[in-house]
Amino acid sequence: MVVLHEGDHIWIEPDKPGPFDVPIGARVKYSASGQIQVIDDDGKEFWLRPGMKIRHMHASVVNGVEDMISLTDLNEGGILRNLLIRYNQKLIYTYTGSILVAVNPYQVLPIYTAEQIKAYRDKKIGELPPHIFAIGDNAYNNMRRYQRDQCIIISGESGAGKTESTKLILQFLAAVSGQHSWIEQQILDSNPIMEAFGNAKTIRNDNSSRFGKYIDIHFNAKWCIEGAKIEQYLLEKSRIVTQAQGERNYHIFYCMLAGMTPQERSALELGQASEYHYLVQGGDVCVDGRDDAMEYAGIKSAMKVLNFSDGDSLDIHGLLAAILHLGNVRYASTVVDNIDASEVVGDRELARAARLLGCNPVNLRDALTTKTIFTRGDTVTSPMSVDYATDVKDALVKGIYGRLFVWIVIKINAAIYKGRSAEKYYQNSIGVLDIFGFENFGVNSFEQLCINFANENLQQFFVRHIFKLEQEEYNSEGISWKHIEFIDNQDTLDLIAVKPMNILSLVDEEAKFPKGTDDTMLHKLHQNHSSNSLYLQPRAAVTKAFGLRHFAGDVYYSAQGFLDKNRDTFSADLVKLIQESSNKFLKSLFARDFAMGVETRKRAPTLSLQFKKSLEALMKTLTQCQPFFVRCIKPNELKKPLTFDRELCVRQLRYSGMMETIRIRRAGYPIRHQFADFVDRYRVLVDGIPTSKVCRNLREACATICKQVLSGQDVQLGKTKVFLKDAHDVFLEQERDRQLTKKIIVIQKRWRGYFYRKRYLAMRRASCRIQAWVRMFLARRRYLRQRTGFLRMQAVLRARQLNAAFQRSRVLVVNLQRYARGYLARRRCHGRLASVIKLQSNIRRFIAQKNYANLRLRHGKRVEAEKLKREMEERLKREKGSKEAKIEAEKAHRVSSVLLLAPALLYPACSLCF
Ligand SMILES: Nc1ncnc2c1ncn2[C@@H]1O[C@H](COP(=O)(O)OP(=O)(O)OP(=O)(O)O)[C@@H](O)[C@H]1O
Repeated sequence: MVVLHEGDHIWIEPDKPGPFDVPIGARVKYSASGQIQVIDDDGKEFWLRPGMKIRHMHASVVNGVEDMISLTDLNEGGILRNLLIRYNQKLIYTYTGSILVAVNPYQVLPIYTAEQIKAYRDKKIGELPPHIFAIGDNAYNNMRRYQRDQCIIISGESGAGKTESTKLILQFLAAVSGQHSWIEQQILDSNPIMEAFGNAKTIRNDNSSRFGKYIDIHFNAKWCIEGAKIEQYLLEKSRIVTQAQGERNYHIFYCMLAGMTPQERSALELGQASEYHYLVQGGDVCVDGRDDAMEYAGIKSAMKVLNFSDGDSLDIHGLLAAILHLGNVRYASTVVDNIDASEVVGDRELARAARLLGCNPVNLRDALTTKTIFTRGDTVTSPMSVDYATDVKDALVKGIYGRLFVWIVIKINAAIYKGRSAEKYYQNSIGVLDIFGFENFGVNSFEQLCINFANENLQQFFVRHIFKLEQEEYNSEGISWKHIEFIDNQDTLDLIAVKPMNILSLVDEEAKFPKGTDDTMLHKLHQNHSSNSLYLQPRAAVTKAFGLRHFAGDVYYSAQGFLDKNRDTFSADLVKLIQESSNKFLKSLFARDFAMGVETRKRAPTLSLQFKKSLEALMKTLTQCQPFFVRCIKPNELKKPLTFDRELCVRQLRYSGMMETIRIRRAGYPIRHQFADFVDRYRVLVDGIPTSKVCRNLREACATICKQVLSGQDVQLGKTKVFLKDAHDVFLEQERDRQLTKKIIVIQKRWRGYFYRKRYLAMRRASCRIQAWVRMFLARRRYLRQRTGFLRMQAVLRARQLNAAFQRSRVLVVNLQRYARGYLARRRCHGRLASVIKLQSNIRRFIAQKNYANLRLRHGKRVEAEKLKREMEERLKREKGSKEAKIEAEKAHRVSSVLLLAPALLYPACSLCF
């Protein structure tokens, strides 16, 4: 009998255990006189009844643990309760070793801030509370540490939070890569575009990814993001033409109609979302809490960032509008030559679609209502029934949208993928896989088979990585080990795609067979696999379906439309129609189809084969990487916060193999190192251990390290490797960090001493040199000043000497001038005397001549003589007067000239003399 007190925690076993019922935790609220009232984890209060199976809960798990490996109550109930307790405290992340379990909170939590990103940088798993950023950081650091590609596999049901987790990891990697460059922006912006074209509202998730994606982020030698590549898998095309109640078509249609301007809408002749058959089949065209117009603005700006030109955008919108118009094209049934036929009702939609597709409306109508058959060289055109015509129209629409989606991914890759060819371009990569979760609907079809096949592959990868390889390695390394049973889904994979006559190959074979129908396919499947326990026949023989026992539950697939979906072919009439189109963009989407020709197209690989191949390639890539696992758990189907559906969660935990995972992680040694690597990495922790190249006995060196650092701990040495638990790795790494930090500090001290000494000496040398230069400069300046002073002094002295000499010379010159003037004056006087003498001689000659004339007169005519004498006398008088005046003037002029010139002549002469 268990003795209980108030406040005790207990486990209560379920009364009538169903397949997903597990013990529930409870707290004793009241205990007196044998009556015990408890309140269970769901908040229900009740009295314990006799016969109820209860047991004590271990104290260490009462408040939940961060790493479920440390759970003492290791059972499904314990795991579930741990998640529940934490979920109620808004702690949505929990570890299982290095595997992260994330429970969708369905509410925005303040745990994804820039500070959080910073906090989780360079932290070992377990150092901080569990977080998706810790997984991103460990992948990043492992990539750097081991120089190996990493991958993060995010799995879970639809709506469990895979896409959100992917975005958070990308956000973290973009932040830690630390470049804040354009490429990071482009990678983050690829999300809204891909979500717009590939996500839709489903009953289970308002933003469900209807395709799988693997984003490979490339890092360069400096560990910064250098580019990325996106791989897409199997877009759900049926959604474009039909949606279940409560679901929508792809977001882009609603966003486009809500966000376009009236002019843009009228250019494409578009109206409101509620007017289009392809958009209203699910009921409501709006999603609570989603603003399609705002999303559209985001999509447009993201397209700009990713180099979509205005022309590209117009082309895309044109095709989307054409799809909507085609959806509104209606048929009426008619009979032509006694054959069921169809005719288009109302030409308006057809004409609009034809205009946007660049085809002739008549050709479009013919392609949508008649089919051409080639028989023995003849071409026969026959009408199609309404159902057939509707299928053809839907095939056209699905063909266009499917190819458009692939084109968009190629376009995004063109912007973000730089190619691996250039060696220096990228060093290693981290891939993030966000692939559709396991699906089991009311009616499942070909798409669900492919999706569940992909999930089986991922489960097998997980099982291989966590269980198979691990246990194989323990055996080969001779590790003492208790084998753990686990559910291996390899048999299901064999049934679906590996063994001869597997389901996919039979579906393929029937799709290629000209007379193959869904019924013949089903018959063959039943025939070949009815004895297989994993293959399920329908309960009623008339039901055209087959079932498979998947790791996550039994799923029945309806055979209807299986072959057509698998063929994924496009009728020759439609190919011809597009080939004749004037819409270049549309034609470019179908370029591969044109190149194939009719016969090759028939033999083209089926959708299942293509999908199988791309999955194989993905698995190969994943196998070459070091994987991290994130298991997303959906807590309820209502998309509500703080609501925990125990049964739903148990189912997810069980199918994901969480229980076995915890057991193997607890019992096993998930971390292993080659002896040489271990010695090189951790020899720093123990003195005297040489490097692996020099070390003679590596095993012994490893044993010494383990003994000294992890003494008494559960560590094992195999034949070539050391086997450790997650916690040991964390401890060793922390110790190594501590030791390295210590040693680094010594190196830093030495280095700084050396560096600063060197810098001091250099500074001293430099300062001496500066001093010398300054001193030289000052001395020079003083000297130059002194020299200038002396020169000035000399100049003044010389000036004074010259001045004195000049004064003396001046006196001399003045005297000389005086003498010269005297001389000249005297010479002038002499000149005047000479002219007077000349005048006198002239006068005397005249007088003599007069006397001679007088004498002649005395001898001649006396009277005439006398007259002549008078005239002569008078003339003489006149002449005398004028000549005297002239001579006087000439003399005066000469004297003045001499007086003026004399100083000018004498001064230079005197200067020269002195
Ligand atoms: N960490 C989270 N914080 C807040 N809300 C979240 C978180 N994770 C998921 N959600 C909510 O859950 C919804 C569904 O998540 P998400 O789309 O990531 O699921 P999924 O697993 O990718 O589904 P599908 O397989 O259908 O694509 C999101 O739209 C968001 O509202």
